[in-house]
Amino acid sequence: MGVPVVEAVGVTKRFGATVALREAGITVEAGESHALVGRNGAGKSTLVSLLTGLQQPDAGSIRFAGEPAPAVGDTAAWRGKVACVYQRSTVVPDLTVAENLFLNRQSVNRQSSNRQGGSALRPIRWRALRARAAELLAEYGVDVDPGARIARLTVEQRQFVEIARALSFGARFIVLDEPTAKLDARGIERLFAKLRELQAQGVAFLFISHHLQEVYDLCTRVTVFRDARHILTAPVAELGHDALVEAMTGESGAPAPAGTVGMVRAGRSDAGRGAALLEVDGLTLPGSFADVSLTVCAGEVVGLAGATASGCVQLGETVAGLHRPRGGRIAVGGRGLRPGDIPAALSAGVGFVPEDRHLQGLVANRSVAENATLTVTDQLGPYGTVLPARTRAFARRMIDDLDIRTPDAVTPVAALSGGNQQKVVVARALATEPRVLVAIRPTNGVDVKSKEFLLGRFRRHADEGHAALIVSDELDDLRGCDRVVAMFHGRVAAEFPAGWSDDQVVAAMEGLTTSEQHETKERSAHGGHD
Ligand SMILES: Nc1ncnc2c1ncn2[C@@H]1O[C@H](COP(=O)(O)OP(=O)(O)OP(=O)(O)O)[C@@H](O)[C@H]1O
Repeated sequence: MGVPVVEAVGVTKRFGATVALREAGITVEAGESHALVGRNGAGKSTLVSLLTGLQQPDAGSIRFAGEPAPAVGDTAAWRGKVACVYQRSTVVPDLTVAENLFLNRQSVNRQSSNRQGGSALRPIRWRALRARAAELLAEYGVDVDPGARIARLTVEQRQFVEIARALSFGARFIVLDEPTAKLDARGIERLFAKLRELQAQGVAFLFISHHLQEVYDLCTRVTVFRDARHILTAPVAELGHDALVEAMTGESGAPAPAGTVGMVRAGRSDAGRGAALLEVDGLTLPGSFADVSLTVCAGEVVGLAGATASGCVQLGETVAGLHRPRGGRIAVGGRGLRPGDIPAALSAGVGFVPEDRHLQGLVANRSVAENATLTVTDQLGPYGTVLPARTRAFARRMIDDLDIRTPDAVTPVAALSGGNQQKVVVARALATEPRVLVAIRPTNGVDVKSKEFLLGRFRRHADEGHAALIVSDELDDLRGCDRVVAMFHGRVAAEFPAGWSDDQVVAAMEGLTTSEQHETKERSAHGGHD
């Protein structure tokens, strides 16, 4: 192998009393897709912040192609070495693709697009800018209109624009931090195809994901971090799933592999179901879904599956009062719910885990305790007061209950790792002991072990006599459900009792089957799964 594109050696990083990285390191070769995995809080994002020049290590060294890393703050120099595509956009949503591609490059007349420069006073020539953007996108095979506003692009298109932007600055090393979190199955396929193509051209990737199957599908080598330390680096082909999970957790006896085909749950029989706690009847939200009906009973965990355009996320949000439907009815515990009213949904007993914890979930500079108890302030003191001691005690119970890794209850949530922030959002939704929990992609960013834990927690919630609706396109989230309702293009496409196979649910999410077809299949394959 030649000189690595990036090499971090003996890197240590502390945040106050927390040691986020302890003499850790990684080496990525040209044209390699290198996975970085580890449990929530293992130090992955911290390494990324050091490799992208956002923060400086307390000790250790970072080199790019054998050269020492640029000084922290020399943005232009870092841009030529590395870029990171985050789950959240780093491009400006109100600007066009072309404007974003050339942001901070004042002139497009210059020969080299790799350097920032030119006179700041030189007027921007829009037509030239758009033409140059079209050229650049074509160079990297990105099929996006340069005149389109970023806000109108899909997550996938936005990521392609960010990758093209990074490459145009000369970077040949790109960090992808959970890039598939907001993509559906087809989006992931297209992203991986593009990454493989770029990899063949010598571009190297550091790929961070909690979906271990993706690591096997895309990457050549994998590095495992645990508790701030480097544990191992190995070719993925030489490390089986159990060994990988064992390295991540430090425990032998790994959980069942994610993506296990045919894994089934016994399922709750109709006879064992309690009263209907959530009833959705003929619900319509123009542009998202139409005439959707479904019921979730006490004691049940129901999965609502669908790809990005299926409307399933909007349906969950409508139940939680985020959208006002045009027609139909929602009832909780037999009582009609006032549409489009978040406080009304909350007081009727709907607990909600939103899709985006950053936008809808957390107050970043407030403590874990304050965030986790936002929904239950009425229980924290007399006459509308909030007693800090009671807040902390309540929060401590939730921290234990959901296994949230935090130094203490008063730590700001911004100081928690992404997966642990997600657990705070779930804790907050469960704090009210809601009759109906609506959770949208609730295991987003959560590590394999914690995923099992959260899903088990939802089951316990149902077992305590409540109902849960899990909105997700991830089969791992759906496997433990009593029933799965699949949506396609705004309508219910099929419903599956426990015992479904991955292929059936995936086909229904892709619009390849209808309920009738499914029932026919069920009849012909009667007894095949139970
Ligand atoms: N700005 C910060 N202030 C204080 N502590 C921090 C800060 N950033 C990270 N930490 C701590 O450093 C440790 C490592 O966090 P990091 O975000 O790197 O984990 P991670 O492996 O990326 O986790 P996840 O999979 O949940 O995203 C955690 O204990 C976290 O709480």
